[in-house]
Amino acid sequence: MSGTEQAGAAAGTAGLAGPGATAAGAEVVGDGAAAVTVSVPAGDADRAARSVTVRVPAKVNAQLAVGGARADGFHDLANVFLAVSLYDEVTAAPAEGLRITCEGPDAGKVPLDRTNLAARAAELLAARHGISPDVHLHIRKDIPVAGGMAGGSADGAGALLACDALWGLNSSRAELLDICATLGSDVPFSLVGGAALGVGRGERLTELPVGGAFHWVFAVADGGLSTPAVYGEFDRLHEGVDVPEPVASPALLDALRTGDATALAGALVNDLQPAAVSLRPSLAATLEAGTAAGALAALVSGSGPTTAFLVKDAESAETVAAALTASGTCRTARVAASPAPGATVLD
Ligand SMILES: C[C@](O)(CO)[C@H](O)COP(=O)(O)OP(=O)(O)OC[C@H]1O[C@@H](n2ccc(N)nc2=O)[C@H](O)[C@@H]1O
Ligand SMILES: Nc1ncnc2c1ncn2[C@@H]1O[C@H](COP(=O)(O)OP(=O)(O)OP(=O)(O)O)[C@@H](O)[C@H]1O
Repeated sequence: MSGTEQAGAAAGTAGLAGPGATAAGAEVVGDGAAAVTVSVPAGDADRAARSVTVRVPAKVNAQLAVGGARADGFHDLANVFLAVSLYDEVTAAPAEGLRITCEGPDAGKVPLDRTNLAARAAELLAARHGISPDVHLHIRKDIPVAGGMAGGSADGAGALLACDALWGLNSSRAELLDICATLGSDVPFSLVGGAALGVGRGERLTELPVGGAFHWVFAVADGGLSTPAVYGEFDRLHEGVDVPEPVASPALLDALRTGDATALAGALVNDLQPAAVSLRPSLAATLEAGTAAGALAALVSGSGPTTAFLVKDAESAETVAAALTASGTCRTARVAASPAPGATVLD
């Protein structure tokens, strides 16, 4: 992680610039569960010295079954999430007003105003409790931005958990999950981690058993893809088609439960893949390069443009990652394993 450090909002000031977004419409409160750690320097219990750091994983969608467009613009899903071992860290520290900073290779692509999901999380939580969102949120970003790996969602869940601990709110897990769902469809899973089936727009989760570790390579593309644009392209490609109701694949759930990578490879499916490839045709070459290098399966990660390759073990992951990097069909390749824990407070 490099050290591109950006000051939030107006340079040198504490407040956030950006549109509206007081948490007036916030609905819930929540409790932590996952993991938070409050560090108090020795001999100094002063509030200004405390901070809380939360680590949050990226995700890959082992199955993304997409139904037709709903009246509210969303799509019903059968979304089998797997958390993978690429992480952002969000540190919450006392401040006057709300301030966001970010470091990491992709920091320049992260908005530092109220549209940042971490800022929105702090505002929603504070509004719920009738307090001011006074906090400095610092994001150490390692999850590719706009890559279909839920990096912004991870920061939203991480900020929520960190602020809850920093402000001593002790929200229930159900309350936190409710705020997560308000923030975005992927955010509840960022809090929970592991493996889960998401239905509705993906926010209603049932945790899933996983019988072993799965190894992945992620090929990170140049530039991002807009999630609404990919869903819009899905709609365009299905114009006049009666899209079936999305259902979770029993074969895929079985493969997860038994930890069988070969069976999982045969069951991976992403209904958004044709839309992502339609918007970014160069992804076809990346998928081919990973398959040629020995991956068990290749698919677009969520809305893309990151592509995901399931491999048989950690050694194979290194081989496939090197081949993908050498192929010139991606910006970089990252190795990771699943399942990974959800949002966790660090000591
Ligand atoms: C592609 C996935 O990452 C797969 O997990 C998610 O479905 C996207 O989840 P997300 O980024 O949290 O998306 P949200 O912030 O809730 O919604 C952004 C936009 O994506 C589209 N969207 C999202 C989720 C969903 N079930 N149907 C949709 O059509 C809508 O246009 C929505 O306005
Ligand atoms: N904390 C954040 N980190 C990254 N992007 C953020 C953040 N908050 C808001 N955004 C905005 O969200 C957009 C999508 O970023 P993100 O990295 O979450 O995409 P994604 O991984 O494709 O999401 P998903 O997989 O949930 O669809 C960015 O282009 C950026 O404008």
